[in-house]
Amino acid sequence: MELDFDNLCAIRVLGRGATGTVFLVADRSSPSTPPFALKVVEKHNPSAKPDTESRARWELSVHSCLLTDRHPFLPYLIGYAETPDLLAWAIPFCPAGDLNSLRHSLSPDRVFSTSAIRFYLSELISALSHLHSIGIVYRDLKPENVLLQSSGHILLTDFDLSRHLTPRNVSPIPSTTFPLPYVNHRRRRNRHCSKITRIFFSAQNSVFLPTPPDLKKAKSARVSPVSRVERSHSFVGTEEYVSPEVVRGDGHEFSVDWWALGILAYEMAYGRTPFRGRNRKETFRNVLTMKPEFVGNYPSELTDLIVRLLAKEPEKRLGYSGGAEEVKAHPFFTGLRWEMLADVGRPPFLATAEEIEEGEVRLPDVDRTVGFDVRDYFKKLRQRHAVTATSPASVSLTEF
Ligand SMILES: Nc1ncnc2c1ncn2[C@@H]1O[C@H](COP(=O)(O)OP(=O)(O)OP(=O)(O)O)[C@@H](O)[C@H]1O
Repeated sequence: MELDFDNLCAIRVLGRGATGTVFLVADRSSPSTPPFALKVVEKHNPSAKPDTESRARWELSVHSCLLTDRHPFLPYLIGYAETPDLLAWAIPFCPAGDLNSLRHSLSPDRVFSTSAIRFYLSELISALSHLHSIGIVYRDLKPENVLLQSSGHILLTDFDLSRHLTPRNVSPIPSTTFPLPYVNHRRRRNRHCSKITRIFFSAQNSVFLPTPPDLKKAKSARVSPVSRVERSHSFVGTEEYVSPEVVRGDGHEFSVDWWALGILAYEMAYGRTPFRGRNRKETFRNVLTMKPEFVGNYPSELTDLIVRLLAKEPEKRLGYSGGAEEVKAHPFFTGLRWEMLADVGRPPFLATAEEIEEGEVRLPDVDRTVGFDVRDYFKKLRQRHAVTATSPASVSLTEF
């Protein structure tokens, strides 16, 4: 649906990234519609990278692609708008922040419980599986890009670094994929199931079931990786999350997302990423050579999952040959009913009442308070640039 800037009333800036500025916006032409997040990219911004507009158009095209086959943990495109200077598109507002801010709010050590890690990883695997199945490698997985809906479920956003690759058929998963030599499977699984039961079972919907032996066998996978001849060679991603093949400048494919998932799992469990050095060079050396260090409950199904996702050679990495189905079949997820993830009524963390209220604010409440025109925002920003010749960061947002 095409949006008309004349009808759009911005409530506040939600965030700024390398590509664009995201606003919380209400549509005057549709007063009953809750406010949404509008990502706006300046097409001719001299201080932005030259490929900003093409990256923005790519991101918009990914959103359009996701419209045909909606996924609960990926954004759906509410609408878009374009002027000679701006390109903008709207996706649902996520009022509860992102996984990074959530982790920082956890005390005392900023780490998630195993059950919460399982919950977020499973939703991410489901989202990545969908992207891979339509030939999109995400390439920018990090907690900041995992937003939280008011329901407590995730929404994976920010596709400007993603890329299209041709999906290929993947190998069936052998039943012996996951020997866990040091773990007492039976005892651990029982404990894990009872923990999960407390967190995720609700009267109407259960995502985890005690697993009958015949269901434990992994199903063969029909989604994911790409032929090795068609790989991306560009260097993308966030330093601490980039995979060894990206650091080496080798081509990369869907398995970079499984590497990043391993980093994210580690960060959620230990409160830091595994390979961070004092500077970029050291971080990259660690990415190439260092083994992840584990403390506390080790080895466990979670540490085994992390080790397998962080295999330095992509060909040996979990998910490389069997795609998302191979990752889903890891014992850390035993008993999880993937098809019911979106039905979980009580995710580990829910939005606060204030956050939910903001997501439900309606016009004319907005007009009476601080609504502003997005086009004016950028016009003022440009005028300020012309006068001060300083960076956008020096312009006070409180003026809008
Ligand atoms: N749907 C949303 N709901 C709430 N906040 C959002 C939403 N989408 C984006 N944001 C906020 O806006 C910020 C910038 O958005 P986004 O990451 O899409 O921009 P970007 O320019 O692509 O950033 P990057 O530099 O990571 O590429 C996010 O960090 C987040 O805080």
